[in-house]
Amino acid sequence: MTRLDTRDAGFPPAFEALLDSARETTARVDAAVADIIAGIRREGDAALLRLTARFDGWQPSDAAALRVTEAEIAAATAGIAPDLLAALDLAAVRIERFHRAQMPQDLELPDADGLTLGMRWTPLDAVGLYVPGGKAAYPSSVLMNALPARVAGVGRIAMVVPAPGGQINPLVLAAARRAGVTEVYRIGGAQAVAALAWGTDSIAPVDRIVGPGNAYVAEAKRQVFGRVGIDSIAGPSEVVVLADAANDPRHVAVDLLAQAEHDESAQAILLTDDARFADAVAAAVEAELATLPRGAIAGESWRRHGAVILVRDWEEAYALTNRLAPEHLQLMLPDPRAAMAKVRHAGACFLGRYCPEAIGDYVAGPNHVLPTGRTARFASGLSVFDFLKRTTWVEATEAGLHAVGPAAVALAEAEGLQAHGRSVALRLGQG
Ligand SMILES: NC(=O)c1ccc[n+]([C@@H]2O[C@H](COP(=O)([O-])OP(=O)(O)OC[C@H]3O[C@@H](n4cnc5c(N)ncnc54)[C@H](O)[C@@H]3O)[C@@H](O)[C@H]2O)c1
Ligand SMILES: N[C@H](CO)Cc1c[nH]c[nH+]1
Ligand SMILES: [Zn+2]
Repeated sequence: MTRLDTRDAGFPPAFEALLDSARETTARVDAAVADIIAGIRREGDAALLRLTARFDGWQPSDAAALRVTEAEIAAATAGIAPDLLAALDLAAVRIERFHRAQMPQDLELPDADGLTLGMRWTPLDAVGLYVPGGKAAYPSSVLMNALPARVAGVGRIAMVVPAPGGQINPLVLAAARRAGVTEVYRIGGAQAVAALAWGTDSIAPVDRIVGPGNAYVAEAKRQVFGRVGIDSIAGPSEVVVLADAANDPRHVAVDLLAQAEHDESAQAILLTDDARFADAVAAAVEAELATLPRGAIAGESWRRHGAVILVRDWEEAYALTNRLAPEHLQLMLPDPRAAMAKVRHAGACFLGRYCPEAIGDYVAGPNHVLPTGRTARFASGLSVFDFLKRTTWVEATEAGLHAVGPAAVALAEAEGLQAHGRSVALRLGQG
């Protein structure tokens, strides 16, 4: 863990180093991913079977075995404890409600010149959801990916999830069913992204691919972009916590570790104005690490990428937070709304002492697929907007064309585009 104090002369370069530290890079996998994508384009299902055997450790009998059947999904769901299914349902209801409230209205704007202008939102026809499954299973990510697509009105929702050793977590399948996923394939990595983008004999191509994943998945999304749309590329998790000494150090410690336990490349940072509180949190992190089943992963993340920054005042903390542009921001301060007003760059904010980020991962309602790696400066979390597109429209009456047409003719002539000008002028009775 890096310990910094903004009063120290060495703080500015040390903070710059923290900003620049590459926690996970896709550069080292780009050639391998290009090979995998080329293999899928060339050989389709045959490459998918071969790569699944190589990277996920099981040999599908044929391409049909890649698709999870309705009966398998029903059997998996039937085996889940009712209270776990109830928890899944509570999460789904809340996520669905929040995303429904995001749905935008069409626009229709008649103007004084006699034109009517509009904008219409329509859902995508087919989307692919990548649900990670290499090192851990994420039923919550199934809900977060699929429910916005369903709310947006997408017709075909194809989900891919790797099945290490041929196994898929039953709760992942139950979540897919609850969220209205229409097809599930037990494939993962770059080969799954390529199959969704280019299609194979057994998997029809989609229009857009969304969802988080490891470096191979991120690089594959980057390489298929253009052929299909993609959401922003979500990398290793991160959290920044702003906390004063009135907090329980243990609460802050586990909030930091909740991100750190995702993977060794995750990043957790505390900003506080109290040196003794900083010490207490650092000690609590060590104590908690010793008790966590994923302590080795979380400890590696904390040692390599974690930081505790002592600030002179909260204004300084807000400015540093804007530079960090974190995926998650916890504001454990007396007036968290006032603090939030000072922070412009964060994927999602969690306000108050009773709002740990883990609530947002599972049950709050807003999406947990969020911009990482400082991309919250220009990107936003997954939402219904990722599954909708806009079409603008214009309706003109004869009087409307007479009002605005001459200006169009003048501009067309200035650009030397005679057919453009004539298509307007003829309707104005000129020429
Ligand atoms: N931002 C979010 O909302 C969110 C949610 C859940 C998980 N995550 C992140 O997603 C990531 C999931 O990673 P994961 O690895 O557990 O699962 P994953 O599904 O992303 O990756 C597993 C796949 O990687 C491929 N792969 C592994 N080694 C390979 C190699 N040497 N060559 C080619 N392909 C290889 C395999 O095809 C395998 O199926 C983690 O970083 C996690 O923190 C993010
Ligand atoms: N914190 C992760 C996204 O940044 C999402 C997640 C899923 N399950 C638990 N957490
Ligand atoms: Zn999480």
